[in-house]
Amino acid sequence: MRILLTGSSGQVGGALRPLLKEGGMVIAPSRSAFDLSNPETLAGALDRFKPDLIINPAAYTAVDRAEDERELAFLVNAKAPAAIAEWSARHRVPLIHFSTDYVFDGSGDKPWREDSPTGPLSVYGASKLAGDLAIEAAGGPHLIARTSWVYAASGANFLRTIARLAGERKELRIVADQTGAPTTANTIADAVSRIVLSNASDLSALFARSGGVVNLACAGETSWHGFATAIVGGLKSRGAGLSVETIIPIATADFPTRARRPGNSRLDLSQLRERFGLTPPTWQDALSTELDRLVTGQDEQAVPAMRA
Ligand SMILES: NC(=O)C1=CN([C@@H]2O[C@H](COP(=O)(O)OP(=O)(O)OC[C@H]3O[C@@H](n4cnc5c(N)ncnc54)[C@H](OP(=O)(O)O)[C@@H]3O)[C@@H](O)[C@H]2O)C=CC1
Ligand SMILES: Cc1cn([C@H]2C[C@H](O)[C@@H](COP(=O)(O)OP(=O)(O)O[C@H]3O[C@@H](C)C(=O)[C@@H](O)[C@H]3O)O2)c(=O)[nH]c1=O
Ligand SMILES: [Mg+2]
Repeated sequence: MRILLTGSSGQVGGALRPLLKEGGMVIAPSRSAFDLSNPETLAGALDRFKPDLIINPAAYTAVDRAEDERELAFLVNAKAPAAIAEWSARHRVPLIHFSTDYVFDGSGDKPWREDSPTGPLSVYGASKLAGDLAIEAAGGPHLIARTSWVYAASGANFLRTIARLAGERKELRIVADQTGAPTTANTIADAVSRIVLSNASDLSALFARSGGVVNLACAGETSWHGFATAIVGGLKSRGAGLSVETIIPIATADFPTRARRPGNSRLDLSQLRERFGLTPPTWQDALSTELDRLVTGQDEQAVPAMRA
């Protein structure tokens, strides 16, 4: 099988790349060879790559910057996925794509289901939702894994920001009224590679039956404050010398940002179990695995405990 993987320099793409090798030849073009900001070039590139499966974790993920770069965010997150999905539908080549909790308006306190009403608060969220809808409209065989609060031992993410700030400051102020599930890129890659490798002979049939959107995140919930507290505790218990003494819970209103973020980012994971038989690790277990990798600077993939 020829697997086209975008975004391999990113968190999810980087975690997926080594796991997919078992499934065949992984084609992982650089941004210049497959540029999502030029959607009209993608069909030609796909004709040349001739993939049997497309996995598209590449995205414009700078949430605040997107407020000022609306056009670019929509090119990368909506127009490019639309072009890829049209090619995928035309050639009946299955497509795996990724979505976000930021498609929701964050109201209430119930976990969002795959078919819950969307209502993005930010340009990033709106651009991702437009991508999801374009893929559905193209009508090809697809799976959209909707995840939340992604991080890894490397890359640009909240774990690395907090690790850095905790080394520089005595006090951190972190929002405590946004609730969701921090999810490691490895957890996502583990689940996606299990789905791909155990159904490699007919992913199109699987996606015709069980495709569409599926929520895929770590189990449990916390706030960004809870997550930061667990990161700092985990680093200290692993012997890291940190300056931080207090982590103060604050309200969203006391941490002004360019983009609005959802208060309720909980995702209901029951469909992941029912349709794919997968039970993700708790966010605490996945964090512990990832902190071990961060502290040891280990390059090898530590696969979290996804129970199939
Ligand atoms: N990060 C998060 O917290 C969350 C992410 N998601 C979704 O999960 C998916 C994976 O995200 P994640 O791995 O964290 O993303 P990252 O920000 O870690 O990586 C993004 C990747 O996309 C690539 N990319 C960006 N712009 C282009 C472009 N114009 N052409 C080609 N490639 C491009 C980047 O390449 P380069 O290195 O060249 O910049 C990079 O490889 C995305 O769909 C995202 O929306 C969902 C929920 C939470
Ligand atoms: C650094 C920092 C952040 N915060 C807050 C701001 C924000 O509400 C929250 C998280 O900040 P970040 O900028 O890391 O989060 P953000 O970039 O919004 O993360 C999002 O990225 C996109 C791509 C997604 O799809 C989402 O699921 C989500 O992971 O923490 C503090 O309260 N104090 C701080 O010192
Ligand atoms: Mg961010």
